[in-house]
Amino acid sequence: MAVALQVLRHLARAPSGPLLWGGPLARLASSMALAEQARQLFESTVGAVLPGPMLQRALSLDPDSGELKVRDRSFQLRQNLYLVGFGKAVLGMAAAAEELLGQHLVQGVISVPKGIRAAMEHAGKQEMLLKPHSRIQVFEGAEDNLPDRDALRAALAIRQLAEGLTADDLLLVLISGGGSALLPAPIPPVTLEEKQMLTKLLAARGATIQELNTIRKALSQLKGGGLAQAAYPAQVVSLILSDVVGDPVEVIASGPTVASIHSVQDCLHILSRYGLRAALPRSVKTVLARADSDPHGPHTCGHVLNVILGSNALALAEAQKQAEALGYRAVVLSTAIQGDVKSVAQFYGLLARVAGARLALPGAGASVEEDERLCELAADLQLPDLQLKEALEAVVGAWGPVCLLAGGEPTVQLQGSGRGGRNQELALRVGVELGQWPLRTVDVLFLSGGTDGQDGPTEAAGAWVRPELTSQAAAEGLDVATFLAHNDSHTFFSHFQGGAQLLHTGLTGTNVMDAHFLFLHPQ
Ligand SMILES: Nc1ncnc2c1ncn2[C@@H]1O[C@H](COP(=O)(O)OP(=O)(O)OP(=O)(O)O)[C@@H](O)[C@H]1O
Ligand SMILES: O=C(O)[C@H](O)CO
Repeated sequence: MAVALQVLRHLARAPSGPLLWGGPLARLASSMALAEQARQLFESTVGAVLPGPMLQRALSLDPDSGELKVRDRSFQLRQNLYLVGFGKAVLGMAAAAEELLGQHLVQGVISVPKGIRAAMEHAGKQEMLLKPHSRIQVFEGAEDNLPDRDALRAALAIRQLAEGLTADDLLLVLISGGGSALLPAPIPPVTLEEKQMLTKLLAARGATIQELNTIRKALSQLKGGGLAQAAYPAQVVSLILSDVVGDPVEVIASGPTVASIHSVQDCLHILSRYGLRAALPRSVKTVLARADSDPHGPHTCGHVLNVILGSNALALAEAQKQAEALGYRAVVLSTAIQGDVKSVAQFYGLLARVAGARLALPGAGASVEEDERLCELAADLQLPDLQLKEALEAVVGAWGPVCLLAGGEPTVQLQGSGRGGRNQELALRVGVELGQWPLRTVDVLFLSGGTDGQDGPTEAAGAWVRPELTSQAAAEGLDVATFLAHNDSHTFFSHFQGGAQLLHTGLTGTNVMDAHFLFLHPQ
């Protein structure tokens, strides 16, 4: 961080150069409304990680020999191909797999979110739908991303299919975010309701996805390598769309084809950290007590190939290209944004201030205290891949509009009972921050959206804000602080400006966490 601070000071003293901004692309960029550009960029981001193209990139089939290539591995197909899948993006992944491998497919079962087929049909997304007489059976469940009876039925059908396979068979496993809730198979005597309650409590208390899924794995028959074990001795190829920072295969959808390395002690630490250890149901204690002597051992996963098909980084790389095509100097700040939504919002607020001041006055910039505070905020967030120095250098060298791109998944600690999601809450908080540092000569817009198109249990994907948010809201009789105190960001944005700042995409059929864009446009 000391290095970044030095660079910040150096940049602040840098002499101003010639004004390069003004080419035809740049003029095009300035003529399009900032909000419309933000919306378009979000669409491009999502478009880069749609299931069909990603699957087609990873798989190739020789129609004559029946040889299936998955990256650099080959598998012989001879009426021995089975498919299972679970996750928010799995319907489209299965449709793409069926298109490519249909005639070889013997049978399949997938578990996908409730209502997704109707939503895709309604949106006219035929490429996301299975064929009329598909060999893949579809279960819809896990309303509001919580495991339920329908998801349990799906999980049991998936287990049954896997258990029936032989050494001659190949099982294709399609995995994407949301897969944990769509594949609940609690180890008896733990009940679905107990698992649901524990998951809900951990999530509401701000447990990270790593922590949450460590507990899920310990209590599940299929997670933490359990599915791979059930399919043994068949060969298993998992095609994974990552919705977790760093793309850890053991965490995404709780790693059903990756052996779990966690001990009971790890679980107990997590449960203690969130004040849940004392009140654990007896059944959970029983299963945890048994777990150390009966792990899904690493020996069970030698027959598995785990392949990451797509990720947040891939999506942001496309967004960067598109932003540059619109005339922006674009930098990917980080694809690992995590941490409490309040800290993340403070970081973006001050980043806009520091970067905006440099853009407005390349030779002057923000104060040393602001530079120092920004570095402190960045350090507190502990983002392993943060490109702060590069981003601020790019701002000074841009002499024109800048777009800073980031992705990840901040955490919201729910205190109120309002309606919202982490993207809308982040946008609202950033809006408040931006209002504290108005920059008269730079237009600023911040957008946060969930790439799955559904932010928390709301119909919006996210929202965008500008520095005028707090004052405009007050003029409409809306007190931002009150909405934030109740985690009621969706209600706020539904009223504010008649809902114009909500980002609506509908379910996108993919899921690679959230995207954050900070636009700084000199006037
Ligand atoms: N009222 C609210 N305000 C802010 N955030 C909320 C609110 N209600 C739920 N959330 C947050 O929404 C998130 C759940 O949203 P969602 O169902 O989109 O899951 P997700 O984390 O995106 O799942 P996945 O990783 O599977 O995509 C949780 O992080 C939760 O804290
Ligand atoms: O399903 C899950 O566990 C989360 O979406 C992370 O992959």
